[in-house]
Amino acid sequence: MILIDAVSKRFKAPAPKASGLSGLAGVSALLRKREASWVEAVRNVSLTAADGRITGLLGPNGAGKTTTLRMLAGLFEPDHGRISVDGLPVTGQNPAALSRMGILGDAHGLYPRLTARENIIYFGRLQGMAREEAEDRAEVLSELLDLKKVIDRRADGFSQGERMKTALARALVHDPANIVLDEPTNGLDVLATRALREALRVLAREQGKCIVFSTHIMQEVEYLCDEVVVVARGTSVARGSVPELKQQAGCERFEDAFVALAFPESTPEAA
Ligand SMILES: Nc1ncnc2c1ncn2[C@@H]1O[C@H](COP(=O)(O)OP(=O)(O)OP(=O)(O)O)[C@@H](O)[C@H]1O
Repeated sequence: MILIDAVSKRFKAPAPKASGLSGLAGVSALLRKREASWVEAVRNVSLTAADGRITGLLGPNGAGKTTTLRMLAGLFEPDHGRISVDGLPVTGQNPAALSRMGILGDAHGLYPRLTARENIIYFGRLQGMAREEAEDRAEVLSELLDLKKVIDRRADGFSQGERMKTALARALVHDPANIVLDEPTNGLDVLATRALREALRVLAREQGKCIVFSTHIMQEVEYLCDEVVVVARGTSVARGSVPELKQQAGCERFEDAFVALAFPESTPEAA
């Protein structure tokens, strides 16, 4: 189970260049730039993801999804708020919490000279698994993720779909109870997308995994998610199942519901 409670994160933007203005105009230009030198990537995001369920973090570009998932992955600390995995705080890169997650980030970063199998086993060894145990898992995952054709090929030259599946197998090698994926279908064709969806369904429904993934694709959420958290401008603005969100927004189509919830200012009533 994953709990993200009211997290926020801001980043320092690159330092402004000298404006060339002098006197009062220069000072006020500098002050304006100073004010603008922080980016509020995440202002207030909360999410509860239960075991055996697929929870989607749905938001437009720049909404704060990746930043939220990076904090969940322990890559950096939130400025405010708490994150825990199976009751264990992620703060301070707590290894007990981090080892309970399999994380597929936006960069898949495989070792190109290793085969898919070697990539998976190597990661298993890094997770403290015995060689034989990691080898067995590589076999199970190549079946689940339909990797058999490429499992003994070097990752160099893999297609986008093959890279993604290998990276996912690597993230799952230690059989984590919680699975976190950042825009997992990015760049995948329709068949690869369907295969991934099917694998995620098996992992949640049959193996009881807690799955959290981010996306900006409505269809993905409609097909897969038991629970959706809508994020806009760094804030979680609505949560519920797809039918619940449609009801909340008073819309029949999910896309309309999403727009109404994420961009209330753009709805006709707001005009
Ligand atoms: N390290 C950083 N330094 C400065 N600004 C950042 C940094 N990381 C993210 N941001 C900013 O924070 C905001 C949220 O970014 P984030 O990548 O979390 O959004 P996202 O919802 O994942 O977007 P997308 O769907 O486009 O990937 C953006 O405005 C982004 O430019």
